[in-house]
Amino acid sequence: MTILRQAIRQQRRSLASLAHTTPTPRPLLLEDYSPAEQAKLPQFTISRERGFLPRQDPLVDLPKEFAPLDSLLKRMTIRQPDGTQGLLALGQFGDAVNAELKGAGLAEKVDQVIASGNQHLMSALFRDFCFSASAYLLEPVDQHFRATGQYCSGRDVLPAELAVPLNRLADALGHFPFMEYSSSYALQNYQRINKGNETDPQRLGTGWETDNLRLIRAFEDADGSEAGFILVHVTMVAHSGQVVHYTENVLEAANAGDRKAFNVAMRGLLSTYEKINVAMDTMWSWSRPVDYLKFRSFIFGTGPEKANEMFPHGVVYEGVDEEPKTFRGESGANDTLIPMLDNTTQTTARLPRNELTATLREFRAYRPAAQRVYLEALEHRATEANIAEFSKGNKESLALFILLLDQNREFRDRHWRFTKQYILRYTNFPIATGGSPIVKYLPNNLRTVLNFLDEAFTLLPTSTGLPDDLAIKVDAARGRAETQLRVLDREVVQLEGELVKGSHDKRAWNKGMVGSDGVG
Ligand code: HEM
Repeated sequence: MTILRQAIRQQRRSLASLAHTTPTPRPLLLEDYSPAEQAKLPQFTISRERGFLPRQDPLVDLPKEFAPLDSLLKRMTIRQPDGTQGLLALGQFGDAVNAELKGAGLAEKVDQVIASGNQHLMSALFRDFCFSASAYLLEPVDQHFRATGQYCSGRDVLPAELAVPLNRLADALGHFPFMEYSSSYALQNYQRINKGNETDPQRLGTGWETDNLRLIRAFEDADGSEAGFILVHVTMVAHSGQVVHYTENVLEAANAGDRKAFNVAMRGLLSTYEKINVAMDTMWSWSRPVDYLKFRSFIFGTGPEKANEMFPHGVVYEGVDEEPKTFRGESGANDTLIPMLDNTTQTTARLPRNELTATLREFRAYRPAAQRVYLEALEHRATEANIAEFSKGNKESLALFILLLDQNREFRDRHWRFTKQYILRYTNFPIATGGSPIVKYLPNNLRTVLNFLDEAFTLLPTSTGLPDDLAIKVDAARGRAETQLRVLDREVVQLEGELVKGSHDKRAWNKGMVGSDGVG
């Protein structure tokens, strides 16, 4: 068992045993281990420096034993670097897997890597088997979508050449055996071109601008909108070390009743989320809305069970299990920046008790183990420290708390605009890649934040007495939540109506097709 797995088990046990006592312990971070131990830890071990990014930049080149896999992944992208069409464009990827991976002995080679404990390579292999599995299962869906503008069923058997090594790596790393946001599609899939001087502390943490990043694997085009879509996420998550750092300081200061330190930490957290939102806004230029559906087919999941008609009977992992498996697809919903903010500001506790919130909870399982444990502990720790109540004890603290809620609003509001412009404008397929009901899930959460913000503002009727910089921001944010709530409710009614109108597509789907308005 790896050191981190032991630590996670230990931490889970102590979280459970401390359910009725306080305080919940802080989960261990990378820096709590000695350098010798760190080398054996999973890539996704959280630190104050790199936050939720892997502790090393992902491995780009696989060793030559994995050349057959590497070759397939390089040849598969729809648009090849030389302008020709790749295997996925021609609908030849599935056949190529069956022809080229048989007898390549990849499962045995993967076993050797796992036995060596080389975390860097195991993580790269997991990414690459995930890409191959999704390409294999979803190739027919994408082919059909390109031809008709409608989705169809995917392949429901994953051949042993992919299923067995993928499953073994997933077990060794503590992931589901399916493409995930952190461990494969986004955070394990970038190269930093100029890393600066990594031994100079002043230069650590540089080089995360989107134009300094390149993609390692892609489905559609490693240089176009797919790259922009992924790399903007990476640029945003590059701020997560600061999120962890300031969140820890916020908790520590609240527990110690140290108002001055609390306000300093809350300011740090606020300015970090402001930077994250600024980076998010660059999505519009890095990834064109009109291109999104050209790669989206491949990031769908095989679940949720029964609700995802692309895989009505799940997928059998040949050589692993005869029982079909289902997994939610790749989604930013598995990113940890917003759940961190939800937990720190105790917004999670305000989500309504309904199926949509149950989905949000389920999403929290689809991330590396260290992030699962950290998020769960944070929810307890912020409640025990009662960050919301502590913030009410001082006008500046309250203003900072409100402005953090406003950053959450800004993120979710922009995100809702993304969803309308990149997805709903082009398709009425009712579930998102993560498997949530698309016009219900995101508004459920945005509405909760808007209501909380609206309510919090009643405690701060004027900005008088606040430092000027905070007063300006508070005044700008005041009233915005109420207006956005009205607009959101109107939009949701309209969009739900449009989905009902499009329900003839649902009948088509029963024959093997789903609705879309014809983008291909
Ligand atoms: C073109 C850009 C984007 C589109 C079209 C998009 C689409 C979506 C959709 C449809 C969902 C619903 C969940 C599901 O997949 O079932 C979702 C959830 C989510 N996405 Fe994105 N996303 C985009 C960019 C981003 C970025 C840049 C981030 C940054 C980390 C992000 C983070 C999230 C989060 C945190 C959720 C869960 C939201 C919540 O709990 O309220 N997304 N996304």
